[in-house]
Amino acid sequence: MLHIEDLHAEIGGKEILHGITLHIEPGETHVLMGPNGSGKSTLLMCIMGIDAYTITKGSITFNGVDVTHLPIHERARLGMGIMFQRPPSIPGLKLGKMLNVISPNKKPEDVSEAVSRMNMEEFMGRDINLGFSGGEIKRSEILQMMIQDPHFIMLDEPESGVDLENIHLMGESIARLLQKNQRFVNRKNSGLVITHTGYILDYLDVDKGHVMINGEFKCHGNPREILKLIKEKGYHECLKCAKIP
Ligand SMILES: Nc1ncnc2c1ncn2[C@@H]1O[C@H](COP(=O)(O)OP(=O)(O)OP(=O)(O)O)[C@@H](O)[C@H]1O
Repeated sequence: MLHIEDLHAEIGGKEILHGITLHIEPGETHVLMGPNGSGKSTLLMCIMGIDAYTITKGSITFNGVDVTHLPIHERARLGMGIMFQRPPSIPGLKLGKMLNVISPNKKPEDVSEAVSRMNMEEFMGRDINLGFSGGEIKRSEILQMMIQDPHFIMLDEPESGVDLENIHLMGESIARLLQKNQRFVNRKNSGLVITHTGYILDYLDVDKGHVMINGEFKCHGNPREILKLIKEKGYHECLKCAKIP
């Protein structure tokens, strides 16, 4: 589904990603871990095609289409979706209107069902993210993704700032987006999830983990084993491990 080859990317004239190669097949969910500032969000931004980032080398292929230099709206149309770590407020644009812009042909009952599932009824008439709490922003982001219904789902720290009750709601909703209720062979959707805590892994049947340090992958493997190693011994252990296949 997603094939990234030797990706180099920079922002503000500084190279952040130094040759990332990553393959995610249909139905798979991968987890991205790494210390602060290592380039995890940058990778997601580059996959989604956010303007500020310049890809200087390498390629991104999505479902057979070379998207390396496509604009963000074309990638969204092809089925990519992202939940940002810190999405901006959009004064003047109501959340309810945004849902309509994302998917004008969605059945009203399906929209209502998603809004109700995320407990966002009273936010429909509010400007996007303006005055929303951290957890409300995350719920709003997931709701927008439910309406977009992308095939490739990128989540940047979905559990950060979310209380324990809402982590359950977020986890179950993300699992639905990733079609975790279906057998692997029947799943069409794939995902790439950034997490520091690993709480979200309790809800997702994830397939592979990757550790990024200073813009390079230093370790690939079982996400739970990697997380346990990081919790016990820190990221420097990943440098020693360096299990590059
Ligand atoms: N405009 C910019 N100019 C220069 N450096 C930048 C710019 N934007 C981001 N960076 C740097 O890029 C690096 C990677 O940032 P990124 O947000 O991808 O890290 P991250 O791994 O997602 O971190 P975190 O876990 O803290 O969210 C950081 O050192 C950051 O300061």
